[in-house]
Amino acid sequence: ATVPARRAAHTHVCEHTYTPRLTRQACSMAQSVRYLGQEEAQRIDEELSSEYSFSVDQLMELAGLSCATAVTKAYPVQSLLKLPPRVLVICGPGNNGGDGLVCARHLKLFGYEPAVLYPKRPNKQLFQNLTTQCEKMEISFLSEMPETDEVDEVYNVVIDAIFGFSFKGAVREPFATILSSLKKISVPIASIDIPSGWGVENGASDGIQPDLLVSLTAPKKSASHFQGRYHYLGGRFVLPALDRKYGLNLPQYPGTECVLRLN
Ligand SMILES: NC(=O)C1=CN([C@@H]2O[C@H](COP(=O)(O)OP(=O)(O)OC[C@H]3O[C@@H](n4cnc5c(N)ncnc54)[C@H](OP(=O)(O)O)[C@@H]3O)[C@@H](O)[C@H]2O)[C@@H](O)CC1
Ligand SMILES: [K+]
Repeated sequence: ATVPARRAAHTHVCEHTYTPRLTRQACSMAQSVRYLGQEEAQRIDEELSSEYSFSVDQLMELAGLSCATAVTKAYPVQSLLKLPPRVLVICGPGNNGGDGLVCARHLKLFGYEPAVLYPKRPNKQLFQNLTTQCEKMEISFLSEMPETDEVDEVYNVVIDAIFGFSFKGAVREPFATILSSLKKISVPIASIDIPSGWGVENGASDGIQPDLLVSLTAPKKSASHFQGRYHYLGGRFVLPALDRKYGLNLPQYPGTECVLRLN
């Protein structure tokens, strides 16, 4: 029996069971990308600084720009129903939080109205500079996590920049309370690098469920549990030698794009 044309288009079996919506082309691209373990992700990050002489500021700027760009693709400012086009950016105490500050600044430049919650600020010049830049961009900083109802009423997207690939163990305050309120909101969550609170490799079945995930450098193993609508790869700064050494098999970013959609 002949297979009807419409069914034939779907006969390609995607081995990525966690990305069922992949087209044939996107699937073959995503299949080739290697998902990283926690230590490996940290080693690559360390090597980018030690071996290849990148500063954290440089990498963070590109990472944060990728995240803001992915947000514009998933939630174009013109499509937002709640005006002004507010987004809530929640920043944690490490470099993931720094990516969030950079992302907030670019979102402002792209026409969004970000508000930042940054409850635990490291005493380092880099983070102070990023905070000052946001303040000078007239981005407001919140003194506490808004109530769940307020988040749903006022904000279009929540950017989760709380924890990245160095997260370990049980979540400590104030982030435990923040993450439990993120589980109750209905506004889409956009997670930077790892959905916060998820194990970097194993995820968390009872954790937050982001709608958008931006994997930086390469996806981490927990990304195989991601069930949201948009998975982007960002952080277009990996040198070919590093790609080869770690067998990352990164796909080709299209043209001058700083993100690439994986699902
Ligand atoms: N090459 C790349 O890909 C690049 C990656 N970049 C980005 O960097 C991210 C990794 O950044 P990172 O290493 O600074 O650690 P990150 O995950 O932000 O958190 C560490 C902080 O969280 C805390 N903390 C940990 N566990 C906790 C818990 N259970 N409960 C509470 N707190 C906990 C921990 O606190 P401490 O244990 O020190 O008390 C520390 O302060 C990466 O994911 C990507 O987004 C780009 O910027 C540049 C290029
Ligand atoms: K995160």
